[in-house]
Amino acid sequence: MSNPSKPVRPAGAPSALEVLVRDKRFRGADGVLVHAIDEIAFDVPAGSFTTLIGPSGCGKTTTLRIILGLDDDFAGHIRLPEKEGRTAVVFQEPRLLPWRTAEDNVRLALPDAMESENLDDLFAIVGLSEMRNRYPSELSLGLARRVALARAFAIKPSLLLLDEPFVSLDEMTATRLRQLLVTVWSARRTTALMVTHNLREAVQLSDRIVFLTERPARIRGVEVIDRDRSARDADWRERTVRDLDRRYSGVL
Ligand SMILES: Nc1ncnc2c1ncn2[C@@H]1O[C@H](COP(=O)(O)OP(=O)(O)OP(=O)(O)O)[C@@H](O)[C@H]1O
Repeated sequence: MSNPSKPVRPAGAPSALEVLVRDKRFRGADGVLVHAIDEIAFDVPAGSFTTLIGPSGCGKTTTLRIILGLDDDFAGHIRLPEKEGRTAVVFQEPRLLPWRTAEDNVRLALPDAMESENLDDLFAIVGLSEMRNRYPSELSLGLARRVALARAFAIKPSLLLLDEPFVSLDEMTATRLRQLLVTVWSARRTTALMVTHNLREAVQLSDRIVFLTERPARIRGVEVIDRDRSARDADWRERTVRDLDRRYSGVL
């Protein structure tokens, strides 16, 4: 008999990403133990955009690596949104193959079943329709990052992880790319978790922000932002950033 208090979810439908890391330590090359994560537990609701924000070295990238299954030497448990779903990652650097065109870099990521996928819409959304045949050396860093975003969304991931995807860009390019990310994510909605140092970026993009402490990481607080993204104008963003900075001192 089903439990009436539990929502019924069709088999295979996406659920939240659930992250529980009770403890994570590294043994450095010099033998010294680094206690990276004390205890962090948070959910990323299905189809939402969550941001992980915290001081340098507090374990954000380590958390992404654990979610990706690249590091299984930890105490805790990860539950992915879909058991058989695909996970896409956008790294700090675009990581494009220099001898492949922009389109070929994207196509290389496609699973066999999607080999002949029509990518016209995707290239149009990311503003690369005219640059599909360019090589990475012919692209600015901002354009290369667009290719990296297109590559991530092309595989129709059930989980999208982004590790500071807009660092080292001038502010104007970063602003354009954040807007682009909202556009492409809205068109191809998926469960997303982004790591950033940038509170303004978090406020612009997220449905919720998870604040971490200094290493060893613990949860400082979780803030839900339920304002429609289209209503997050510059004034509202500045007020929200100031309010969060007051409550989470040192986060700016
Ligand atoms: N392979 C490793 N061996 C030893 N220590 C490591 C290893 N990987 C990470 N660490 C340490 O674990 C801690 C967390 O690192 P992590 O890269 O996750 O931090 P971060 O929050 O992503 O930092 P940043 O914001 O600067 O990118 C740091 O002190 C780091 O030096």
